[in-house]
Amino acid sequence: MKKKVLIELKQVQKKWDGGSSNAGVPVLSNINLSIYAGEFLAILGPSGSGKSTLLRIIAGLTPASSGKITYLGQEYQGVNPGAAMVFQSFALFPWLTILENVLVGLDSKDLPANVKKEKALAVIDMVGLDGFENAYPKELSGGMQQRVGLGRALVSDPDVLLMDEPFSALDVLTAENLRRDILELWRENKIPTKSIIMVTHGIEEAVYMADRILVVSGSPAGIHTDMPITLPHWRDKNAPAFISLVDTLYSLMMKRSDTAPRNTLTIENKEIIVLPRVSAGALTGFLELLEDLNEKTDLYKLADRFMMDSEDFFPIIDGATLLGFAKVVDGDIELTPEGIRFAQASVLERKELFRTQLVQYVPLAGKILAILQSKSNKRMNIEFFEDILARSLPAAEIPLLLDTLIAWGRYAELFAYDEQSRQLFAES
Ligand SMILES: Nc1ncnc2c1ncn2[C@@H]1O[C@H](COP(=O)(O)OP(=O)(O)OP(=O)(O)O)[C@@H](O)[C@H]1O
Repeated sequence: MKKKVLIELKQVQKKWDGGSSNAGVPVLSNINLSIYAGEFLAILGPSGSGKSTLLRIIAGLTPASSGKITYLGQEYQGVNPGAAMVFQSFALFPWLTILENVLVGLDSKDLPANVKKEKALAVIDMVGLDGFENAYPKELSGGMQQRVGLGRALVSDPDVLLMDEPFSALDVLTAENLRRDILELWRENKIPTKSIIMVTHGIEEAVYMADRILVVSGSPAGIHTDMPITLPHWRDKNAPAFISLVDTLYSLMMKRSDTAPRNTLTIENKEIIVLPRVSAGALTGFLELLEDLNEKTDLYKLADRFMMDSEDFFPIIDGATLLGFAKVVDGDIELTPEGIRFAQASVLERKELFRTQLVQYVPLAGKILAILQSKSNKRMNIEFFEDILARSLPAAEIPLLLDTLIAWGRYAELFAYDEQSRQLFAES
């Protein structure tokens, strides 16, 4: 039987308009996507890749710059009439009661007030908040507040429920509880919602809940992976098939830079590297840990062991692989000979090794050093480097790149930054 298409995106592209620091830079391009009735879709991707933007475009909260988006075959202007959204930050009105907050979800519906109230009370009951109708958001825990957010979205009986990292502001147990409850409402048809789309950082969360996973990555971002998840519910997180899927997704996300030049940018026809935001200290600790484990290690288990989500984890792995201290093969990470030497070295030897790798693998570090050393006082205003970088990096990226580069350069004793004079200076 042919699946019913609820929402369709064709050749969707997004560039931010003037005013923002990344104006004109394409965030999303060439997005072609059909969302079918009956599916729970999860969208994964690195931080800043455009997952939330994609969700907001589907919701009609952010306009696409070009391309076509339809709901049940009809293009829509403004808010998608068939969708409702749950936000990471709950986004409740503090001055309204729980009942009034949920009623906001019916603002655009032309229904008598008593019908609206009946619907809102039924939804409040369904999301487990019976008895809290007259409370205010600040009187509720985070988990309960997110239930209000869910109620406000569900009260309009949307065909498509959109959730933007709905659990990430909650503690582990509360999040797990809410995940199960939402899955139960969905699996057991307790809500008329025909499809759910969830943006998440959690690979395990996506595999636990979704029927289909998209990985969004690249610059501009596109859909890099579109993977069905056919494991029957309820899923056992310890089952080999579950672990293997999580593992595969970890590998795919680690390989994302092979297909998308996420770590490099071109300035005056030369490639420069965009550095992951990770400190030398975190890298050192990570390399020591890998050395301790003394074998190839499954990335998924490593993240699990430290109860880190991919968001915290990938920059460290990116840093370690970028500097040639570790390599990732088929979802396993292992130290390179340089990584082993680094982990076993003394503090001073480590600095030297770090210096060698930094100059070899981050040419920009070598160039900065050469420029500084060419000056008799070995100093240069930071604006000089900011101006060069501004030729191809969005303004918002420049301080992030320089922050990491300076922190790494300082650790390697190559160069440092004097905040007072706003100058970079060579250490030797
Ligand atoms: N309103 C806006 N104006 C200008 N730039 C924006 C706006 N919203 C987001 N961006 C930028 O667009 C890019 C994608 O952001 P988005 O929030 O969609 O990514 P994400 O994958 O959801 O990130 P995260 O996982 O960190 O939430 C980022 O560079 C972000 O800074």
